[in-house]
Amino acid sequence: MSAVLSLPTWPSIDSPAALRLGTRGSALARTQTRMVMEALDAIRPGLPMRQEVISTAGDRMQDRRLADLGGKGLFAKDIHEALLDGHVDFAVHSLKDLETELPRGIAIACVLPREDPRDALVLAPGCPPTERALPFPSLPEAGRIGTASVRRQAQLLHARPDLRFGLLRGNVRTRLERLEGGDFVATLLAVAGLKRLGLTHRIAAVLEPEAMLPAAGQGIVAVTARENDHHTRALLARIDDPAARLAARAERAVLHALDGSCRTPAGAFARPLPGGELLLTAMLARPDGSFLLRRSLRGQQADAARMGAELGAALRADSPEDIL
Ligand SMILES: NCc1[nH]cc(CCC(=O)O)c1CC(=O)O
Repeated sequence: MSAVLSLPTWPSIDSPAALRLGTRGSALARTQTRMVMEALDAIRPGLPMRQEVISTAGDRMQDRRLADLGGKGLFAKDIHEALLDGHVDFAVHSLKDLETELPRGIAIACVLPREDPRDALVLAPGCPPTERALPFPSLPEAGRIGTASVRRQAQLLHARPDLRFGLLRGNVRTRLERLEGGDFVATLLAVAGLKRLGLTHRIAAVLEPEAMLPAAGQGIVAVTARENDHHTRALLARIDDPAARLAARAERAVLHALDGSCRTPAGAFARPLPGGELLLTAMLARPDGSFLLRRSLRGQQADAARMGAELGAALRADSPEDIL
């Protein structure tokens, strides 16, 4: 009989035993959080979890260029604090929005399998459709592109110096709505976000990394936890995707070596190859596109971090001083 009494009771949804997940409130963040919950539920069916929506400084200030405000930290800072305070047990991020140097005590506990890492061209209604293979040449002469990303701006301008740019930021849906307003002929958005939100019908062309190198970590969802919370980290390790982690390690090492800010147009993209190899490509540019340096490095997957550091250092060394 005593064995019956010692059986664990199912914690209710409000039970303190429920794992608390921190997330931003945007539709994309919540979808990505649901993906993490589903992955955990698949390995631990019935595991009690509760979402805690955290409002971040980045979400509260939608009107100014992200780069002018202090960059990536803006979205993550409040979430890191909620973790360190013990308010949540782990938190879900888009890896590309996560600074390369995390605060002391915070670790990336796992990453989900990578979604399509490429950028997509989204046209304003009424803008003539592009040739699928040649999205840049077919953008209208001197057309105004809406973006907040200096990486996308620099690469477009490098190919098409006639284009003009205006600030278009906010959540994915907000940006698509503002595109209807007639201020812009097109914008660029990550395919991953559009897919997760069920908005792929808005894609006019998917841009190959040869034409538009993605941001480091683009398409990868990352989960952070307290570094010393071994229990939570062991659980999350079970849903870690090794291929995405490898790409994340190499791409983030490039960014770290560049030590650039959000104002620095830089990209990095790692492709695992058969036979344990990795092809890493990185790009550093001037925001106006007048300078753009692209390099690739092929090596062993086991050297991912070292390759990233080396490639970042090479780009730095071979770029004019005003770039960084
Ligand atoms: N900076 C916003 C952001 N952060 C992550 C994504 C897309 C999803 C991803 O890359 O995993 C987006 C939107 C976009 O750039 O189009």
